[in-house]
Amino acid sequence: MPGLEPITGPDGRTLIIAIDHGGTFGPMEGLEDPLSVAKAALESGADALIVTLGFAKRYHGALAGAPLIVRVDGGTSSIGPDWRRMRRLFSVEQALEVGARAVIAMGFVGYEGEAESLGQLAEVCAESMKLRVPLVAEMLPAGKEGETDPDRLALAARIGAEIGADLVKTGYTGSPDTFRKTVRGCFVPVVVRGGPRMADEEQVVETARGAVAAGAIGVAFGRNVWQSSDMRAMIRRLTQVVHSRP
Ligand SMILES: O=C(CO)COP(=O)(O)O
Repeated sequence: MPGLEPITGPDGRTLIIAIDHGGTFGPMEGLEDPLSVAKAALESGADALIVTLGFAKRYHGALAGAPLIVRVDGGTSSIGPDWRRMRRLFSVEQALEVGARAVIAMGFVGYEGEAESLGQLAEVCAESMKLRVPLVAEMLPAGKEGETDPDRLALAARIGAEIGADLVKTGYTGSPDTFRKTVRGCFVPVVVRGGPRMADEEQVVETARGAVAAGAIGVAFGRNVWQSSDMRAMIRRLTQVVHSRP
């Protein structure tokens, strides 16, 4: 099993900044220029970046040696019938050609297309095992309630581990007490995703603190970082939270 060292700090914890949104949602506010966001994130202490293959193809030279987690699925848009019906776009080998240190794919749980989604994830897992590349599975349970429901998040995270992920990325329940079930029930490390911009920036930091307190090895945040009032300051704060020992 490949270790997570390429995308974590020496303490095994990780602050991942996600900048792959353009592949589905276009040039979102704050991410119009993903290269400058990538540079700012790395300069401010991020441990890894989630990017599209197209971004890595274009910029991995400019970001020489950066810890890139390359997304290998997609193919849907925010104006299509359902952006969640993603399919596999790239092989793990192609991701390696553009500098990937790890790969990421979605696992949608509880949707009509769940068998396709989880089947694709398993195929990515098989390739990543052969090439010894860590696989991050982004496990998202269905429905609005799926974003925070402890049972649904625990279910989705566990399925990600069972399919062979080396790291599971999933939503947060809202408190360490309710999130512990997800971490304990998932036999591989977990990171928490951020979701849409929160009303209060303190809540962003609190989410990271709670995730780590519940046993997550860190967070993978996008919008709540590059749409915050001061991206670099937010990343520095999150770095401290993720890498400080309780
Ligand atoms: O990681 C993500 C997309 O890959 C999600 O990022 P946010 O939900 O934190 O914006």
